[in-house]
Amino acid sequence: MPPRPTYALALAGVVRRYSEGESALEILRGVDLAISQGQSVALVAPSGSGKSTLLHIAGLLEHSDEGEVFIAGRPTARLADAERTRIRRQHIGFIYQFHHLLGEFSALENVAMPQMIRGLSHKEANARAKDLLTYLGLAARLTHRPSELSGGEQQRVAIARALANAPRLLLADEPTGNLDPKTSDHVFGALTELVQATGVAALIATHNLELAGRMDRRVTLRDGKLVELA
Ligand SMILES: Nc1ncnc2c1ncn2[C@@H]1O[C@H](COP(=O)(O)OP(=O)(O)OP(=O)(O)O)[C@@H](O)[C@H]1O
Repeated sequence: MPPRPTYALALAGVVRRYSEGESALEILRGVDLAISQGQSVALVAPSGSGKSTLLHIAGLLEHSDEGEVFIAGRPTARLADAERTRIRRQHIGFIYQFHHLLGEFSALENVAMPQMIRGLSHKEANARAKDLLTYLGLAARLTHRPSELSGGEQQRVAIARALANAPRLLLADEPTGNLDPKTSDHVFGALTELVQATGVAALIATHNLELAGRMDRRVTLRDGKLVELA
């Protein structure tokens, strides 16, 4: 028998309910998904269909009510919160619609910080942060604070920060949703290039079908289940 592939992310039978008064609203009704290392997947689904919920569960920020989430082959549902946090820090990078950078720190510091939290020296963390920011065209913006950067630049710093710890899995929730079409296109181009260059697995929620077309696969949520699109 061939060896079972180890997916960067695998979801099996994921169910999530929210209580609504007396009744329960079932948002995810048995979601299955497997993403290999190096593969990029766009999640294109209507507002309110459960995209953010799914990303939070995949990123171990939220628990599912049923089902299992495997990160790099390891089941996580029954792990203690401290261990889930450790796995998240080690293996997962996040990009949100709004950059969530720390306002009092420079671009370089924002990208270096997660690496120092993981134990890298100041020098190593700064060197990697500088490389990533330079790759993203921000070599002349290293010492700028977020408020001194444009929206597209802020989002590129957020991309660098998400990839700073060389995660296996990148999760992004409308990463260009806050940008004008031209900047969005530019930032998305930088993101897809880095996804390819680093070999990270990526699950990216977007409303933009053209941008989704540049990913390896496209999936949607239909009646709480994940469906593969052409
Ligand atoms: N904590 C919560 N308690 C109750 N209901 C919730 C909670 N979080 C989300 N929901 C509901 O679950 C549904 C899915 O929400 P979610 O944010 O995952 O959708 P989405 O597809 O990301 O939407 P959008 O594209 O608008 O961001 C929505 O109807 C929302 O109101």
